[in-house]
Amino acid sequence: MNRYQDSKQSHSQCVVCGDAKQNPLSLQCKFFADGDNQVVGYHKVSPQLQGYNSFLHGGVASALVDAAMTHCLLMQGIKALTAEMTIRFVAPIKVGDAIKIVGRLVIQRLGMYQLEAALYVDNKAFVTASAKFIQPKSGVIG
Ligand SMILES: CCCCCCCC(=O)SCCNC(=O)CCNC(=O)[C@H](O)C(C)(C)COP(=O)(O)OP(=O)(O)OC[C@H]1O[C@@H](n2cnc3c(N)ncnc32)[C@H](O)[C@@H]1OP(=O)(O)O
Repeated sequence: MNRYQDSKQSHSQCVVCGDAKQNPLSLQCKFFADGDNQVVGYHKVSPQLQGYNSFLHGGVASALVDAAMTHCLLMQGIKALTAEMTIRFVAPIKVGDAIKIVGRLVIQRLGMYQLEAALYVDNKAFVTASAKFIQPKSGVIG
């Protein structure tokens, strides 16, 4: 078992990427390594994820980019918490859109990590985000 698979226990009931058996409400997103410092995932927007009629809820979009950045760290064996996130909603994502989710590690220094992520529809960035992750001092993450 590699360190990424090993980390799965820490978020087995995750609302974004958890197993359906462990969390029936999970979006069941899967993320894959794309080079050393990047992950990609895919998700088709279902009507259950609406905010305004026919648009993806911004909070769900935020959860998707947050999860991509978290997986980017988990792939490197790093368990850290989102400390700060800035998000830009460039254009509305619609129900039925197929989203490509990309997360990328930009800088790491002394237990602090700067990451970026984006949601793409038809190769255009509809949501972009940057975030700071921090490894907690104590082992709060299971
Ligand atoms: C994929 C499956 C899982 C998906 C999960 C997705 C990720 C998540 O949702 S995580 C959940 C949401 N995030 C949280 O709950 C985090 C809550 N916050 C915390 O636990 C803490 O504030 C934590 C761990 C971020 C920092 O606490 P702690 O380690 O005690 O750090 P602290 O001593 O306060 O500060 C350390 C340094 O970080 C800096 N720092 C602390 N918080 C922040 C912040 N929010 N922004 C910027 N810098 C910060 C401090 O200024 C300090 O810097 P310096 O060393 O230069 O003085």
